[in-house]
Amino acid sequence: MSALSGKVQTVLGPIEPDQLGITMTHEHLTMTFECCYFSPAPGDETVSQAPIQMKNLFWLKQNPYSSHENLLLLQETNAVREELHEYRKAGGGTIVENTTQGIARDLPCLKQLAKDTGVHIIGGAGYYVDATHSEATRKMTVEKLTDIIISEVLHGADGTEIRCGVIGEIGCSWPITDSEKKVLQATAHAQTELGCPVIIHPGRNPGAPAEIVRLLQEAGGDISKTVMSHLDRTIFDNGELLEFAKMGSYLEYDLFGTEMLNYAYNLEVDMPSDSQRVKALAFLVQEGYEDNIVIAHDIHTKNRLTKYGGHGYSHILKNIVPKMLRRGEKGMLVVYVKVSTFEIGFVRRIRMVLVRDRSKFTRGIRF
Ligand SMILES: CCC(=O)NCCS(=O)(=O)O
Repeated sequence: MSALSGKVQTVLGPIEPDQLGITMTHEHLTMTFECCYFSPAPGDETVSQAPIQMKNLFWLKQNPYSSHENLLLLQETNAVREELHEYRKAGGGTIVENTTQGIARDLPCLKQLAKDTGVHIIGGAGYYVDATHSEATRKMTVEKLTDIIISEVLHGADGTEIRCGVIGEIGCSWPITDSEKKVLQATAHAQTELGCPVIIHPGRNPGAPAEIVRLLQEAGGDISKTVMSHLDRTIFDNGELLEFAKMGSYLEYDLFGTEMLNYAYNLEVDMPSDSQRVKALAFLVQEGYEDNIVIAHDIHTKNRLTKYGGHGYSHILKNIVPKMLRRGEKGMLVVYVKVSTFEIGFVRRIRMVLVRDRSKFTRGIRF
């Protein structure tokens, strides 16, 4: 049995699961999203190139991917540090930092942030979407990719001794490319060896999550320890959602705080509001999937930081959970953010539990 079995591996070393506290399962603290720059609409070129300023904040909220400056979260470590202090004050304990190879993962920065703030930070192994794969990565065999992912968890990543505690976010486009398929196979093989969790970024098509789960299953992956991210912008039909939920992965609604009229990467998508996200979760709970739900903000651009008028890393704790609790008082649903059992480096059951029977839980949010 691995020495890590039953522990969670943070950037400062292994800890016991009961030390985690409230955990956001999908955030970024330092990264670049330049891979996904989206040209501005005609007429918006000037605002797109302007520095971030008050009068442009609404435009940025609607067009976050059309400003180069906005994509450079890695320039905001001081602001992120302040936010992590706030996150602790708001009751937060841990952040799973999903930045993988291709979007400027910076484990030394994560280690320093963990030391400075006391927030437990878990780093992510593996590769983001094909558009960020190097030629060398594209040429690698599945075996080589597997070895690299395993090494990032067991020995350290990016030339450091800082170890990742989860595999992901593993990036997939739609349709899934050949290079991404190899990375998915390697992910499943590494998971089999390590017993750790996997976090997936699916392409923007309702069929993408199920296709990815099938590929992972064929390669021997453990779907019960796999998180499917970004469901809030991917599956909209309740019937399709239930079909996917039956496959057994964690169901992640991780874009809390993101509200926009036109979602640049897929104009067919109506990005939900936070209220609609809460309703989607209530539906999943009603259908018996409360143990599979995980939530987060997936902050990956500057405009979502409080420094730029954004919601920050404490939005769920400060605004979303109280809303759910208020709805609970009206006889609807009560929400608890609850952390229970973990396995090596993973959050086997970091979960947000929505329960109907309020009498079972009298102290509000608790662990
Ligand atoms: C790196 C952060 C990330 O991939 N976030 C998801 C953005 S979106 O696909 O939901 O637009």
